[in-house]
Amino acid sequence: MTPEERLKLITRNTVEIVTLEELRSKIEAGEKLKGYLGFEPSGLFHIGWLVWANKVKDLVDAGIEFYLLAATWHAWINDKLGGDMELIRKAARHVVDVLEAIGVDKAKLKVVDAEDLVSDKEYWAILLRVAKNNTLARIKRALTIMGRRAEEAELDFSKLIYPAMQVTDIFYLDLDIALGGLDQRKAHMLARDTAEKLGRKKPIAIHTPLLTGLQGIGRMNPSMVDEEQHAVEFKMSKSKPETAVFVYDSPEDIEKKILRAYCPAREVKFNPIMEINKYLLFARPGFKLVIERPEKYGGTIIVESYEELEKLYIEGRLHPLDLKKATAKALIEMLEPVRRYFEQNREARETLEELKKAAITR
Ligand SMILES: Nc1ncnc2c1ncn2[C@@H]1O[C@H](COP(=O)(O)OP(=O)(O)OP(=O)(O)O)[C@@H](O)[C@H]1O
Ligand SMILES: N[C@@H](Cc1ccc(O)cc1)C(=O)O
Repeated sequence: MTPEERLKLITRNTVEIVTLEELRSKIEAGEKLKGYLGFEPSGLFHIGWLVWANKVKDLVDAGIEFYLLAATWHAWINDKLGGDMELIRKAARHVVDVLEAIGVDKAKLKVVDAEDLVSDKEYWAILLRVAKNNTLARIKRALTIMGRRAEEAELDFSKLIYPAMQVTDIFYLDLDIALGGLDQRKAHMLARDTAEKLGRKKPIAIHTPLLTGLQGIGRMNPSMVDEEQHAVEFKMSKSKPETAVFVYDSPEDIEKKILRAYCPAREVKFNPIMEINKYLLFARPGFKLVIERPEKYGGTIIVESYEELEKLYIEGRLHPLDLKKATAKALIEMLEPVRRYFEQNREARETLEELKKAAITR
């Protein structure tokens, strides 16, 4: 791959790179780069997570040495899975299974557990230096990276340590690239600013878009919803299963969920069905959306690009129900390999069943 091709692969389907110039210069200089993504292993894998999972695949394919951090202690701080560490570890293994199911080369992923980091005393020395160089106000503002508002740390001091841990993870692993959804920006900016103060490597942040939950934004006016409110209240989230399509949902469930989803006519902003098309379906080169309609409603059409779909929808030339039916069909097809993977892998299936049970009983 030429440097230009690598850069194209790394940057496609992202919403923000901080900064592109830094990335370009490292790629052009042929530097060996280390990247990571951290996730809270806390349950089932929804299609919002596929947005970053596809990016992990791109980065691995572009030759980035890639770390996947199972943020087990972070999930524990964030009250996930009732604080049951055994289950949290299982949830971490499950994420690796899904990545394998979508075609990420497992041999090229370096999976690390937060446990491995915190058991080294050097980790805590870095954490104290991070804390020493930041104000309480800045740390509080960063709490949205764990899907919480600042007030939520009032009764639980460990929550205030979380943002400093996330920054410490980046320094401890000595990373060049930090990948995450857009809601992780505050952690990455904190890491970049703190890196300057501590004379450490300043990570390049790569952000992927956040998929809105199936419930949409209700009666809110889309232009009144800011990024932060979207990240905390409206994004698809495994803590709110009714907002999510899970990657191993049956075709019937996928169809039912999509048909029930929020999908206002002519509106594309925060419309989860349009976003599924933009961030997942059309994100794959060569994808075409086949919309089957009776002749009296305009007949079958084949949409070749997301831009074309958006134009049709905004102009009212595509009815939400037709869009939903076509999207459900395409999504069912896209997720077929994942369903097959779980059918064929007993161990992966058993872990999944256990997590499903835990999700229901908690
Ligand atoms: N709806 C979404 N669309 C795209 N990316 C997402 C979405 N939700 C979370 N992410 C990304 O997934 C990674 C892990 O996030 P996180 O563990 O907070 O997921 P979550 O589903 O919101 O979980 P929880 O419901 O437990 O808070 C982060 O990089 C985050 O930006
Ligand atoms: N804050 C991330 C999880 C995470 C934890 C630690 C990290 O180093 C990175 C990411 C989330 O909620 O999804």
